[in-house]
Amino acid sequence: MSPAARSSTATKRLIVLFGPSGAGKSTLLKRLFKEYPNEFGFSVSHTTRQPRPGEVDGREYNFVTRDQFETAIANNEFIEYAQFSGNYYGTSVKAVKDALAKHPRCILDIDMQGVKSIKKTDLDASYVFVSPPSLAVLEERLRNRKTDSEDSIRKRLEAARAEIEFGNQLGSHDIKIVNDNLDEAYKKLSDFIFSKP
Ligand SMILES: Nc1ncnc2c1ncn2[C@@H]1O[C@H](COP(=O)(O)OP(=O)(O)OP(=O)(O)O)[C@@H](O)[C@H]1O
Repeated sequence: MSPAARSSTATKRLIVLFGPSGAGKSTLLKRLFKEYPNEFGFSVSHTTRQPRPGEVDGREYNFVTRDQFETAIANNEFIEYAQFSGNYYGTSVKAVKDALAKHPRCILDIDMQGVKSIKKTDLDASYVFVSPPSLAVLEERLRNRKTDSEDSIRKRLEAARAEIEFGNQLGSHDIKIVNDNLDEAYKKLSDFIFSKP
């Protein structure tokens, strides 16, 4: 990308990281948030699960009823949503806008369906495709991570093909970062994010 194109996209404050499971998105973000603890806002997700002791509505989650959640789905208010253990969880467009209003920058870590739905909203974002060096390396990293069952790894690898194909399309991203060497990938990410004040 030319320096001019790079700086024009980097002025946008919403940064969207996507890429297959195991590409290294969480690893890169963890490092970024550690180095810049006050720079980034987080959108507060909606959930239908009950608050746990100490959780505050609007802080950990926006706690809503099933009816409220399903109405919001019908009104296209979510960038992405899913059900886990019988409860809905989702990221709303409004939650992202609220986070952006309070912080200089906001980062989302989502999948390609989420990317497609953000592109249909009026949110102005910079898209970062985090790619593994190869499918073989991705598989090795998922196995070494030791967080998933064999079945879950197989599903993640199946989904990875479509994520990678989507990410490699020119229009899908502003920058593609191949996460081979972690230090180099991290430098590319932080340079991209901070190339404009
Ligand atoms: N450059 C790298 N070199 C070697 N290992 C890496 C590199 N980047 C990440 N890893 C390791 O690969 C594994 C997958 O990384 P990570 O969990 O950050 O992926 P992810 O994209 O966030 O996945 P998910 O979408 O499932 O949350 C982790 O065990 C991490 O430590």
